[in-house]
Amino acid sequence: MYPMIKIEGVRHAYKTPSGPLPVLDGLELSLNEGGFVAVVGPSGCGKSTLTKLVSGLMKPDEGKVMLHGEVVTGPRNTVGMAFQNPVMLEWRTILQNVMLPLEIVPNKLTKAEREDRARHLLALVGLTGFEDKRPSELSGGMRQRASLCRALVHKPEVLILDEPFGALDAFTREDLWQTMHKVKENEPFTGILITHDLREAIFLADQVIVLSGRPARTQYVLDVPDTGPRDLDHLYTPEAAEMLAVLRHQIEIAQGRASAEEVAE
Ligand SMILES: Nc1ncnc2c1ncn2[C@@H]1O[C@H](COP(=O)(O)OP(=O)(O)OP(=O)(O)O)[C@@H](O)[C@H]1O
Repeated sequence: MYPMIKIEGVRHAYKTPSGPLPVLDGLELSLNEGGFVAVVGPSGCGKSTLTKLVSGLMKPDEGKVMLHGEVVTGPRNTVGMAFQNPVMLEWRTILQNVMLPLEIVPNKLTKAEREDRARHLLALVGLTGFEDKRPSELSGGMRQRASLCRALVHKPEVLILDEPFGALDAFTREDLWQTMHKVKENEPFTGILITHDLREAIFLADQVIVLSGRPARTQYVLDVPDTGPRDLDHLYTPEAAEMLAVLRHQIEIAQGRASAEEVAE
């Protein structure tokens, strides 16, 4: 069986007026269906570029990006995306914003079925009663919940989350982490999460990939043990502290502030 996402030997440089800017240099990733990987690394190392390659918005100079064994050659509507600043259409209600992908991606649902699906997702993230509000009437955390629903409404094969909780306060962020677990239980997806938050990475993902500094390669892979349902208290266990320490060291290496030998000591 093919992995859901497979990235092999990907190299990419942006063309800039001052010459090529190498961004990815030997990226490897393999993720089975239902897996959830978090990608961390120094600022500007190429994390968002990776998401553009997976969604087919860009093609790599070298190497392959495959979904279910099929090489990605162009934009895919089987990928759902949510970003740090969700762009919502102010002239549409929250329900209408969530239904938007179903108007774009071909599907056989009737209008009533589309609406049911959107309402079901909004209920799952705790937004029942806000369906008819406009985006500006919602808090940042609520907009992010709605954006998650919009990213999932067409049942994408892959969900890409590019720092979706980065702009939220700590309490709202932790609330949303718990919502994410609930969503994944009810609406299974294969996910890539880009984040700067190591606690978020180990709380949500089952694998954390550390990218090196630019041009990025896969520097380190941490498997987060499956210990059953996770709650926030998990983040304060000795096992979590150890994982966070390992990841912090790896980030320091990626930033050029520690050597691999120092870490091995
Ligand atoms: N279209 C583009 N043309 C030229 N350079 C680009 C382009 N897009 C991104 N870059 C540059 O490529 C590098 C990697 O960008 P990318 O957005 O993938 O990094 P990132 O790891 O997601 O960054 P951050 O952690 O700050 O969000 C950066 O130096 C960025 O300035």
